[in-house]
Amino acid sequence: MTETTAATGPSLADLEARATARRDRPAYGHDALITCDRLVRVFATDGVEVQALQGLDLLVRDGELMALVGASGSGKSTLMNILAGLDEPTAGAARVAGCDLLGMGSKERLRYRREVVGFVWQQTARNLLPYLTAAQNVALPMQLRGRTARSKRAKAERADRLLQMLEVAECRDRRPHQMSGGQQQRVAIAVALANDPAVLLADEPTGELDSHTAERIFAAFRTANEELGTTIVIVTHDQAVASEVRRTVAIRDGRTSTEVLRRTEVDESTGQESLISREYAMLDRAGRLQLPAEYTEALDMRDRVALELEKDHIGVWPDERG
Ligand SMILES: Nc1ncnc2c1ncn2[C@@H]1O[C@H](COP(=O)(O)OP(=O)(O)OP(=O)(O)O)[C@@H](O)[C@H]1O
Repeated sequence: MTETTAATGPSLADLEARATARRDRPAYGHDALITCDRLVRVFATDGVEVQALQGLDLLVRDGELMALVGASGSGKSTLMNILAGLDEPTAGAARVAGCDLLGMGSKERLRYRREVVGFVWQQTARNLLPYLTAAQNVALPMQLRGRTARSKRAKAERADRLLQMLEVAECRDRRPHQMSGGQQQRVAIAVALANDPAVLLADEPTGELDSHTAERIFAAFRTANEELGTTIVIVTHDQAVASEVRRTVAIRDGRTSTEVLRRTEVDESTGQESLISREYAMLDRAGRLQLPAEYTEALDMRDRVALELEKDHIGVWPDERG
């Protein structure tokens, strides 16, 4: 790295200009639908503290369909429970569709859960009421919402349309025990979409299903995303599901660590489509970057590295003095 010495400090005018630029800079995540800003969640049980989230940053744009992956205990469910409005972070900020998840009162929280987010859980039984038919299960959130102009008939029609869109129209008058696990999950997606939420959250929605059924559930999420424009975040262990989406974010030790983006490229000469996927490391706002362990271990990098700024990249070198 080049060594520099500061001969003269910045002038007062420079400092003022810098302060103005900082003040006028848009806030972190100002144009995102979901913003998690240094989220921390600490659980304390029997005097032992567990830091489930350790300053997690995540931005999700309107209309995205993305997957969250990570080892068991990395903090995925903790994050989903916060985004679902079921739990509160210990510190940090979380906003979804303009709602501040930290400052909500109980009434606001209830409205948030009914109107702004929809969720689908892994356990099929948790998603549906056993004594209601599929159509009644889908109509229920609309009835609970109350104060809308939708008539009873309009609600029933919307329920039918959603069941049709998710290819479970034949289950309309069946109760959950008369449906397969896959059908139950597709009805659950219809229930979650009933009030046209801005965001649909799904925690391991295919966890209890075989791979063929899981594929169909995933197709149902894609339909919801494409036809209704709903932003969807799916937590999954299923590599097949994770590789179907354009963006997969990995969580490690309560923080977002890497991200894989996929795009389709068309070869101009042959017209053949190919899927290009690339893995990125997260760079936080303080400029911190986590290098993959396999990279640092391969070059025996520890404690300290040397950096070099090049025209189009930054070089990272082992500390030769070390
Ligand atoms: N209510 C709780 N009380 C105490 N500790 C908790 C609680 N909920 C989660 N934890 C702990 O927080 C950490 C993160 O848990 P979390 O359930 O978010 O992980 P996960 O990534 O969803 O795991 P899995 O894939 O196994 O569901 C774990 O160490 C877990 O034991």
